[in-house]
Amino acid sequence: MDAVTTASLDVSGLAFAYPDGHQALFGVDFSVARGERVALLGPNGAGKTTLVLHLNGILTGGAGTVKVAGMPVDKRNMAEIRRKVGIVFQDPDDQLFMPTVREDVAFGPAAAGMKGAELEARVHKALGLVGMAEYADRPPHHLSFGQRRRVAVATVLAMEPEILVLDEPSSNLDPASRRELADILRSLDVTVLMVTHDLPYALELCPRALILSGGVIAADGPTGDLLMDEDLMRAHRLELPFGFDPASVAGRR
Ligand SMILES: Nc1ncnc2c1ncn2[C@@H]1O[C@H](COP(=O)(O)OP(=O)(O)OP(=O)(O)O)[C@@H](O)[C@H]1O
Repeated sequence: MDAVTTASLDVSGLAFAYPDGHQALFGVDFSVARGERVALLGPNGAGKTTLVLHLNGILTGGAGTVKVAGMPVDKRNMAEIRRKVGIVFQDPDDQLFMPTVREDVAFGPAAAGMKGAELEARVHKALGLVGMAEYADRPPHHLSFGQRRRVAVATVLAMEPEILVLDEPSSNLDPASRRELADILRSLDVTVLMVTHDLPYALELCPRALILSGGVIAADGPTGDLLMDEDLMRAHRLELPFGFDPASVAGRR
């Protein structure tokens, strides 16, 4: 297959039931082109986390396929898949556990065998991308929540992933930190899939959105069009913040 036309992410017929029998995904199909930024929207319990956990093989065993840069997510190539799919979890403290920021960002590449000047350059680059280079020697627990989230993004970027998956990246950020993170995400040359309940943030950052509802993709299209479709929004329990007009943002991204 031509590497230029290979999708970053291709999900086909993905269905999954938890061991207790609860069926969370009922046949999910979508694909994300290299360099796209896509929001994954949907009400509580829609299956968003279940879907994300399939992207790097934390959950497996259901029906259908997930391919990352053309490579199927399965047990044989899990190490490579985990390198290609960088997931930034909602709580940065789930991702930061070393004595210093530098060691946290170095952890993944070092585990993959990188060392010396190459490792140092990789860490410096990742921290630079999120504007945290000067914090390299600080203990993560001395940083603010917003700074820790940026470092968590850097730990993932240090692996130079094919696709960056973010779970609620704007949660608990003050307005300035929220905007700064948006600027960082917009500046990255990477495919982004962003799970969020923050619909203005989705609109600001992602030209395209998917609505996952009841374990199926209920809509896939330009984020502004989806957010302006009142019937669609109501049907999937999605609500815009009071006074927010998506028409005022769509088209001026
Ligand atoms: N470990 C589990 N065992 C059984 N059912 C589960 C498990 N984890 C999630 N579920 C169920 O699967 C469905 C999808 O859950 P999931 O967490 O994927 O939804 P979500 O869209 O991420 O929701 P939220 O927006 O609330 O985070 C829900 O009905 C949930 O109760």
